[in-house]
Amino acid sequence: MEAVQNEKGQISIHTENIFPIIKKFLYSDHEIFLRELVSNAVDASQKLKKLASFGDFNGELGDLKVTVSVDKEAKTITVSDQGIGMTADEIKKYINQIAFSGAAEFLEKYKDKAPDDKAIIGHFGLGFYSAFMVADKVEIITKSYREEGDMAARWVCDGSTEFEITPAERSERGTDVILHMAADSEEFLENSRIQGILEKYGRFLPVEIEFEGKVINNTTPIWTKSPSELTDEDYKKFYQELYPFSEEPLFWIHLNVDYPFNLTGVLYFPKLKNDFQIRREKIQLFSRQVFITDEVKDVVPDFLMLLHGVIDSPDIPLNVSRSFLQADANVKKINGYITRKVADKLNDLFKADRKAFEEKFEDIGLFVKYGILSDDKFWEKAKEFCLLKSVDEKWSTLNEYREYVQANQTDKHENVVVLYATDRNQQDAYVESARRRGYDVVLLDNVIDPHFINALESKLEKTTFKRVDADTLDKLVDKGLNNESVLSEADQTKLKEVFEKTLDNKALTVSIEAMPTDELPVTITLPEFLRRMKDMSALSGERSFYGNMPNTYNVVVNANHPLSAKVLAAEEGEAQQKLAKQLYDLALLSQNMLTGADLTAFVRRTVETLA
Ligand SMILES: Nc1ncnc2c1ncn2[C@@H]1O[C@H](COP(=O)(O)OP(=O)(O)OP(=O)(O)O)[C@@H](O)[C@H]1O
Repeated sequence: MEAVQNEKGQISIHTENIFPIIKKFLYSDHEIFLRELVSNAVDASQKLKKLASFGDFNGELGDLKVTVSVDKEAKTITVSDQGIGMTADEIKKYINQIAFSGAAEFLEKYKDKAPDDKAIIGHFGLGFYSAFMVADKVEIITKSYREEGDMAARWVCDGSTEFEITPAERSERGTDVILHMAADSEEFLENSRIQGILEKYGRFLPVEIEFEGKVINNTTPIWTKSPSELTDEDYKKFYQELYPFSEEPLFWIHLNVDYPFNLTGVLYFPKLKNDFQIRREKIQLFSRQVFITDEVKDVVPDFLMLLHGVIDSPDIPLNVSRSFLQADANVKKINGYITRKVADKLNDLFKADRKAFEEKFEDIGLFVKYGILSDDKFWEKAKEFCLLKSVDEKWSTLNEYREYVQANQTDKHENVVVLYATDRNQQDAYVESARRRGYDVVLLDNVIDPHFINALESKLEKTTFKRVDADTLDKLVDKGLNNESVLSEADQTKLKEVFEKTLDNKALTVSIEAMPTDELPVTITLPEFLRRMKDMSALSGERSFYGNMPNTYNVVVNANHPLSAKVLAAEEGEAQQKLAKQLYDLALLSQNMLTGADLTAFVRRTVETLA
């Protein structure tokens, strides 16, 4: 056997093998070719502007517009610019060497004059080759800005690894990139298709893009401006530009950071009401004003996806895979930054005008609560401005509310009991009973509230939430005081038996309690724990253990109510059961639980007794 020799060397790549892979897999979406070529044209124009500003170009800048045109007959798409152009040598350097980016080189060269320059889009040196995803021949005709009279050059490549450079005719500085479209990509020769792609990716490019005689973009979208230059109207107008025909946003945040990463943007708070609708309006992600995606899942924290608007960051790696994006340190920092900014903005609004904030809370409550559930850092700030609304429309912060009810609603374990209703009308009987005792009731009717309540119980000290109909009031706020029962033990047992016999339902648990005489004779309650678990599983949409559990209601008979004594005094058998049944049905009725045939029978029986 031959011994293995120590050896070091260089891995080699054969262009003819790698080229087809680049062409095919560079981007999953073929329409991206236009984004890349237009971005290059914009770059070429921006570079010229930069050179002029550094004094390295003294000629006429002229009209730096980029033009896109389609020739259906010739089956070509042309992207033209009046930017810096290229000499034949530059073509060899920048175009012939795949993954050698002239943009990166330009930035490197001018980094002292323009550190952190955000105006240049390209940096991978691959974008140009996306043209071969859709074209089987690509031509470049270009003339450099450098020396007047310098020869224009023509470069042609048919997608093989061979190219040709020849002298060409071009009177003005700039570049035309001409794509001879492949047979399987002729869809792109439709004007409407090109218009659509340009509008999608190029709406906010910084250099004018003309197609069919019309400029398709707004070169100075508001996120590129300073907030001090902008009025509320500007922000609202831009919102309409992003999402035509949508309802006015509530307010917005202008993001602007350049250390430790670059990010600008405007985030709008929409009116969310009470639902997690699938929204058409999404946050749009840009990189140097080029639209990248509206799938911002990994860049924006989950709960902020309810917001609308734009984020522009050159620091988000765009041409890489999802998993990389999730692990990217910049992306994580961006997440944290946006969360902080949003929390600060809400806090400012709260402090500046409490009344206005309360009015908006109906619309942003869902968002704030979702944020509290998903992000501890957000909670740290949001606990100061997250509001609870009493059934009588009074708003309080969590702390204010706790203090407000503490004196009257602390149970024997020193827990402050927050009573809540999820439906003011349906639970009216319970709400009113609670209020008669001087208890306050908050309204928590948002889809997210079962989860929110759970989170609050773990975050707030010694605080529990109980729905008004989860138990009798003495048990809801259990102060350890026992009401005296006017009925003897024996009578209580007898009363219980009468009701059990009358109702004859295993799912109902009958109990006798000594309650004040002004409480209803019979109350129906559904234990807090079970109901909340069911609500939570309903929201998550999953079939779960709790979701499938039947409701087990408690039927609580008030031993001290005069009608209880009347039941006991009635003639055993039909008369007694009729009275018990009537009291039970009244309890059902007060909770909107009496329906259909049972309701009809109840009405009939009642009419008979009145007759
Ligand atoms: N229209 C143009 N005018 C002048 N130079 C151009 C033009 N198009 C391409 N170039 C030159 O070719 C280089 C390579 O372009 P390519 O699109 O492949 O990469 P990039 O723009 O640098 O980076 P990215 O892959 O991120 O787009 C550019 O950096 C630029 O120097």
